[in-house]
Amino acid sequence: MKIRKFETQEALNEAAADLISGLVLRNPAAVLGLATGSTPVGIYASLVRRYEAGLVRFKQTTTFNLDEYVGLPAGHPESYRSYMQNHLFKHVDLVPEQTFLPDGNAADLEAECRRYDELLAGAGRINLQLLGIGHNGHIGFNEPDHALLSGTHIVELKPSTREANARFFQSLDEVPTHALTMGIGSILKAESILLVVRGADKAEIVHRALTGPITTDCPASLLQTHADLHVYVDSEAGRLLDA
Ligand SMILES: O=P(O)(O)OC[C@H]1O[C@](O)(CO)[C@@H](O)[C@@H]1O
Repeated sequence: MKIRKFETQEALNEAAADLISGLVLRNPAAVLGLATGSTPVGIYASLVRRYEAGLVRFKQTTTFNLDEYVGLPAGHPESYRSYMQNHLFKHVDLVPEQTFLPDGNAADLEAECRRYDELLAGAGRINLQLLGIGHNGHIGFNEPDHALLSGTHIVELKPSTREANARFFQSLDEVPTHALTMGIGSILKAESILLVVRGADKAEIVHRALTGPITTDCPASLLQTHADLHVYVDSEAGRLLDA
């Protein structure tokens, strides 16, 4: 595990964008695993600037997102498809045929999970998986539980996760109760993982995830078993970590 601490959000964003664009420059047909939430916003903005400056192209790149809410109407501004469109896809040369998210509106959600796993298998290995972490240690929407699932599945979101994400909606009632998420097995299969963590409120959970016991009570703790884990933290989130 390689931990890097950054003094400014800008420095962190640029370093993370360096890692992603460096991979795409070396391997234009790379498969990227992407995340949503507040954490990656500045990283996507940096990738868009690089694209606009002609420094990187995504024409041959494939992307897979970690998760999607169940039941948000198509085009809802808080769906993760809309988030990805608005923060990255529409600004660069990534078209829908190259960008995959689970469909949270599929009539048969179980079948949709199987379809997503087949797409993932067909694409080969994710070369770089970008991850944030929830306050309870979730990655993707793999919530703490007595057991974790390997493949894509339906999850009931924890009340604390819905409360944390309510800031993006008009009210807590509007936050979906369920989501589809890539499983822990799919995440750990990625060749490299970049975990990004920002803010004092994440200092304890990232410390617990990376230095505490490996347990399904803290899904991110399984990242300790990954052979090529990069952890980028700001100084507040990294307060308890040695880097
Ligand atoms: O980056 P945030 O908004 O703190 O969210 C934490 C994590 O929870 C999720 O929103 C759930 O998928 C992730 O996308 C994110 O990495």
